[in-house]
Amino acid sequence: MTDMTYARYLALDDLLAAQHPVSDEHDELLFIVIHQTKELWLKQILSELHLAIGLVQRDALVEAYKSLARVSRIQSVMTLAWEVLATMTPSDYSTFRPVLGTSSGFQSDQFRTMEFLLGLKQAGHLEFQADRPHARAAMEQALCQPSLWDEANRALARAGFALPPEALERDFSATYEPSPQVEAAWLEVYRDPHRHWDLYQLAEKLVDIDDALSTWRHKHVLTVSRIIGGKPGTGGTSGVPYLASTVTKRAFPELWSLRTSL
Ligand code: HEM
Ligand SMILES: N[C@@H](CC(=O)c1ccccc1NC=O)C(=O)O
Repeated sequence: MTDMTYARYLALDDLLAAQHPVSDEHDELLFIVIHQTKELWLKQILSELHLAIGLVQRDALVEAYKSLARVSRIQSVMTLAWEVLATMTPSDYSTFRPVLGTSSGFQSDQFRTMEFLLGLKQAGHLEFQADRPHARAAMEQALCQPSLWDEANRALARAGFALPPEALERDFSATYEPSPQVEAAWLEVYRDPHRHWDLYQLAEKLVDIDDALSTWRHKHVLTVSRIIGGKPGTGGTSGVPYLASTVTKRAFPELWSLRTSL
């Protein structure tokens, strides 16, 4: 048996051989490293979300907190990464932007899978994975299974709260529609946290994740505006106006709307 070494354990030769700038521009390496790092963090986030969904399903809420707290901390690190990218000026970026063609973060299957697992379902995003069957299969699985929000609502129902049947059994691949009854049930939890402490803590962990995702989206649009101004995106959207429209998306909408009534 060969002795384990640092480089073998971390598969460093594979990892460090996977950066292939297409241009000779100095900043292209940074662009690749930032995106690869983000995909690694997304891989970890997906692993935590799968674990947390299973735990919530089994009413092991306290055990789920650890994974959920880890997700929001990883999101904070991803948000901080914008600081590094913002050192790239518009002229630096425009030297190699043409090599990107029509590729875009819009096509990130792990980002969409994260959205799906949280509860932001949009089947249309599967189409970008036509050439990657394994990625498409994982996305499709996440699209069709109950999301973290679906499972949180089911746990709430098992704890005795009255939830409409359509909030518990639905076509999980369809876009989630916020429900006044779901909001009313979580409002009860928030009005008397000490009686429903575990559900209350779960809800606040979910708000942390929604908050961090929106903060990440905000820094994305700000950085994009700083780097490409009003140019359209390589992925075919309007660019900044499109990204700005995503900042108000919420995976757990009722946890935000109920706050008006507290
Ligand atoms: C120079 C840097 C960047 C620019 C100019 C930029 C620009 C854009 C634009 C314009 C879009 C909209 C889709 C399109 O038309 O292309 C987009 C989407 C996206 N980008 Fe970036 N981006 C940059 C860096 C990043 C980085 C570093 C990440 C991840 C860490 C990222 C992740 C994403 C994701 C996940 C989407 C899809 C967002 C959604 O639809 O909600 N981007 N980007
Ligand atoms: N959408 C970006 C291009 C871009 O950012 C990108 C291209 C390839 C791989 C990752 C990317 N990052 C996020 O959108 C642009 O319009 O310049």
